Amino acid sequence: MATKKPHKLVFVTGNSNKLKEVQTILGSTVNLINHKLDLAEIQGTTQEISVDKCRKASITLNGPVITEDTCLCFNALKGLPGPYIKWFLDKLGHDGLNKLLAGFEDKSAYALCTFAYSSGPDSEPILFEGRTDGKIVTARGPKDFGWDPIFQPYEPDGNDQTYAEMLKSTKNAISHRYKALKKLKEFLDSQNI
Ligand SMILES: O=c1nc[nH]c2c1ncn2[C@H]1C[C@H](O)[C@@H](COP(=O)(O)OP(=O)(O)OP(=O)(O)O)O1
Ligand SMILES: [Mg+2]
Repeated sequence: MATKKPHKLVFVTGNSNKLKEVQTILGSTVNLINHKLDLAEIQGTTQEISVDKCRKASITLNGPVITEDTCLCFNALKGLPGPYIKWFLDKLGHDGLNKLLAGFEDKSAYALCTFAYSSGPDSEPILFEGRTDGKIVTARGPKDFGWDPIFQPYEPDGNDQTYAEMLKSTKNAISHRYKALKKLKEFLDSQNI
């Protein structure tokens, strides 16, 4: 039997850390091609933002694409900053994000990753979500990727490390991104894409 050709997938993102993780998680089963586009992101629910971002990418490149949107949601703040975490992180930093929760006992939070796949400019993007629960802590570990130093996931069982302190392989086995990507991969395989 002929071996299956690796999927060719265009991943539109301007974030090189995301790209690295996606490449590592997918491994050699997928031939990932990156396009860096600075797509304007609308306001709305995570789902609305994800669909809109993917549609814009697909129209711009006139072909099939995947995009990804990441939220960091504080339960005490009813899910905010959520999809707006990028701007909150830029302005407030790790310390400021911790201070947002100073008045609350509940420090729990979740990381939510939404991949969107569109087969072309005229088709409706399909979403794949992954969620990892944890809590917001004072920054610990390397500061090379976003809010990783202040998010301590509840997984693996009994974990006491932030995403930043973990081995990359540990993060990539339990992360919001891994869980969403697993669903996307299953879909692509089932469709022979
Ligand atoms: O695993 C992660 N660990 C820590 N931080 C993370 C992670 N994943 C995204 N992030 C940061 C990047 C950005 O500050 C915000 C999401 O915003 P988001 O719009 O999805 O990402 P982006 O604008 O950097 O790249 P893109 O071109 O794909 O939209 O959270
Ligand atoms: Mg973005």
